[in-house]
Amino acid sequence: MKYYAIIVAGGSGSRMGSEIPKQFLQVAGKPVLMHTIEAFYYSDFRPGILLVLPSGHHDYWSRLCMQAGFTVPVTLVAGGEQRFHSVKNALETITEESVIAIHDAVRPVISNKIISNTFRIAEEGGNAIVAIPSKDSIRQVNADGHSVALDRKNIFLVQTPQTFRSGILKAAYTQAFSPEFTDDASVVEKSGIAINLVEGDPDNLKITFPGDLLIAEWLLAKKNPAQAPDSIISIPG
Ligand SMILES: Nc1ccn([C@@H]2O[C@H](COP(=O)(O)OP(=O)(O)OP(=O)(O)O)[C@@H](O)[C@H]2O)c(=O)n1
Ligand SMILES: C[C@](O)(CO)[C@H](O)COP(=O)(O)O
Repeated sequence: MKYYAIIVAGGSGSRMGSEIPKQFLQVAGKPVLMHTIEAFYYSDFRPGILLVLPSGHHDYWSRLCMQAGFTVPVTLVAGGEQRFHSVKNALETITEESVIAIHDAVRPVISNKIISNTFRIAEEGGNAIVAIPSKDSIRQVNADGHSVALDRKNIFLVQTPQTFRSGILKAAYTQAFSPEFTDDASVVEKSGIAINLVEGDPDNLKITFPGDLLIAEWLLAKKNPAQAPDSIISIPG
C-alpha cells in the first residue's frame, strides 16, 4: 500500500496577528513547518509528502527541502481559498489507491506513534481521526441565550492527522464547499461515512494565538533537546 501525508500550510494565520504566516515563524531553532515536515518524513510509514503552500512560497521551500537533504521528494501544491480547497488541490495530484493522512502544518508536535496509529487504523477501517477528551467542563448556548451543561465524557476535541483510505476521501471532496467543513472528518461524514476516533495527545497543539508559540517552543525543545536553542536551559520531564 502507498501512504501519503498532505501537510496543509496554505493559511494566512490571521488570529496570530503576525506579518509572516504562523507556519513560517521560527520555533525551537527552525520554522514551524519544517518541524512538521520532518515528523512525517522520518515517521515509520515513510509517506510521500504533499506540501500545500501559498504559491509565492514555493521556490523558497523547495530550496529549503533540498538543503534539508530529503531523499524522497516533497511535492509542492498551491494553497486554496479555504483549508477545504487546499486539501482538494493536493488530492487532485494523488491518482493511485493509497492511505492519506491530512495534517495541519501548525501542529508541529506530532509523534511517530500517532502518525503510525492513524495510518494502520485507517488502512483497516477506512478512516482514523485523532482526538482528545475535553479537560474543561462544556456548556452549549441555546437560541434563548441560556446555556446548558453537556456531559464531557461524550465530548472530544478533534486534532490532526485525519487519515483516510483514498477512495473515501477523494469521493467526499467532490462535494461543494460548505462553511460547516472545518476539518476533513466533517467532509467525509457528510458523504455518509461513520468517523472513527483514535487517541490523540494534548501536546499535539494547533498553533493559533501568540501564546501557543511559547508552548510549542517548550514542547519541541523537550522532544528534541539537542536542537533546542541556547535560551532553553533546563526542561523538566
Ligand atoms: N486556505 C487555507 C487555510 C488554512 N490552511 C491550513 O490549515 C491549517 C489549520 O488552519 P488554521 O489554524 O485556521 O490556519 P489559518 O487559516 O492560517 O489561521 P487563521 O484562521 O487564524 O487565519 C493551517 O496549517 C493552515 O495553514 C490551508 O492550508 N489553506
Ligand atoms: C482541522 C482542525 O485543526 C481540527 O481541529 C481544525 O478544525 C482547524 O480549524 P481552523 O478553524 O482552521 O483553526
